[in-house]
Amino acid sequence: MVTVDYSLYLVTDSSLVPHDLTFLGQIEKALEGGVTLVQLREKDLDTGPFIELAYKVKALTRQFNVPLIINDRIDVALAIDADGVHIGQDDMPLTQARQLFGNDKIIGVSCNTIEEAQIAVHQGADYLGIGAVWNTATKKLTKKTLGIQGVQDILAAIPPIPNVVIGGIKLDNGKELLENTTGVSGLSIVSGIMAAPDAKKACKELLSMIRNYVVNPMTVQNEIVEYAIKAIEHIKTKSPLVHHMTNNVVINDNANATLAVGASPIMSTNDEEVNDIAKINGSMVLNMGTLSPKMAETMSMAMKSNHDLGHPIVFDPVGAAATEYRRVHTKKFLESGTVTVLKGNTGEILYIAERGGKSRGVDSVGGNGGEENAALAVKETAQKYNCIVAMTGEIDYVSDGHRVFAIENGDNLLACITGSGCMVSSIVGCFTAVNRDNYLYATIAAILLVTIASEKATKRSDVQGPGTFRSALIDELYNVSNKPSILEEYAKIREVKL
Ligand SMILES: Cc1ncc(COP(=O)(O)OP(=O)(O)O)c(N)n1
Ligand SMILES: Cc1ncsc1CCOP(=O)(O)O
Repeated sequence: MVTVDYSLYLVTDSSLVPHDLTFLGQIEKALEGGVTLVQLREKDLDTGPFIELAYKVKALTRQFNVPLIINDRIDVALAIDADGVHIGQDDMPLTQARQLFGNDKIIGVSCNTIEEAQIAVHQGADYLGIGAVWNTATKKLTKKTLGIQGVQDILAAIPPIPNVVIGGIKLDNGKELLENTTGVSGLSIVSGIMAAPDAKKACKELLSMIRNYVVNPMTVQNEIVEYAIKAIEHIKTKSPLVHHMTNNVVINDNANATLAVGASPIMSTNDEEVNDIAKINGSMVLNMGTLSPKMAETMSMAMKSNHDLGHPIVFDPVGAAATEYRRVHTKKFLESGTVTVLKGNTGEILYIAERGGKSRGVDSVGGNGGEENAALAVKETAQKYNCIVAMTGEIDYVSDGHRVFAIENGDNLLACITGSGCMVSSIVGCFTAVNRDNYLYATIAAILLVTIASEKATKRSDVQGPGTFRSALIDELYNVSNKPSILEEYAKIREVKL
């Protein structure tokens, strides 16, 4: 699904357009003024004319690269391949709409109460339309208006989710709303734009006010992608040594992945050369997958010598919860205070965060307990151990203890080969070795590279299943590293607001 900027969401109403202007002209002006999302809301059109109009609006929104949402009518949305549909409480149930529309499309749901919002979140809405906040002549309201406090009460009762507020919003009260709430993603406006004599000017004014309170998610994504592209170039030009002490299941793949991105692996577990390697090292990757007492001792030595020399240390607590031995060592390594990046799967990080992680052997079992639980797990653990924490899973979460990012890239085949998580740790090692100014972004960049390489690998005609995927993944790490601008096209990163 595309990353959506909900900041200024135009909901159309052809009946409100001033008589000297046209409906499509008004939408075009609004797009020129910067609306970030458009909903075609036609209450009285028959299906045929609705579809015809929708195609015309879609042609306009495409020119501005703005997603188009269809109000109420999933059939119309499907017919014109719109980006999403908006449904109210009396429309088709969300679960059915999702079945028809699929996971890649945007589904928004109107909510007027905490309970409606909680149900919509639970059922997987992509965004909420919260309202009406104030009275409006545009729609005959059948439910109470929320006021600013009502909006805040709903937002406080649900996990972070994209949302827009609607109903009677103009420039001044919109500002008051954004000043007095936290967690609003954008404002949804009908008459304030559709009836404006100069829709472009109206939108410009609205957007410049909104930008003081709401960050465009694309800005954040672009900033990180830009960092990632430069970070990849640094790896290739500096070719850092990345010392791995990893498990004997993945050692060859990790070494090849490290080479594929332009770094240089050394896979030694010999305690007699740890200190010498540290002197020429770029970063240290410690992976607990097949830990033995001897290796644990050598890892502790390596942590100390690399830490003393200021090298980043990436720790992968494989199977952290699985046995007493692993639990004790996970704690010991983390409490050494030397870890720069803790990278684990969902079960491992949730266990460390005491937020319900489960492992079967070294595999993560069960979900992440929802986005809020996942985001808090990485954030709190990062604060506790003063490091970056990355939790890989269906969605990857990364935090430095202040900000939390979600990365929604990656192909399902990653879960079908052994060591894909370990490979992420290796690549985090490569990135942090030569991108020491921002370990948070360097970690996100590494995850982005592996997950996007996985998406590209799956699409190849020579990939028939996990075996061919495994070697294609290494090919694509190499290919994407050689053409990092590909990240701009594929990256799906967003900041999670808690
Ligand atoms: C963004 C957004 N929020 C709320 C609504 C209202 O939807 P609904 O409750 O289905 O009412 P109608 O728009 O169908 O009259 C919306 N359309 N968009
Ligand atoms: C569609 C809708 N749903 C709740 S209020 C509303 C209309 C908002 O229109 P306006 O922005 O003109 O007040």
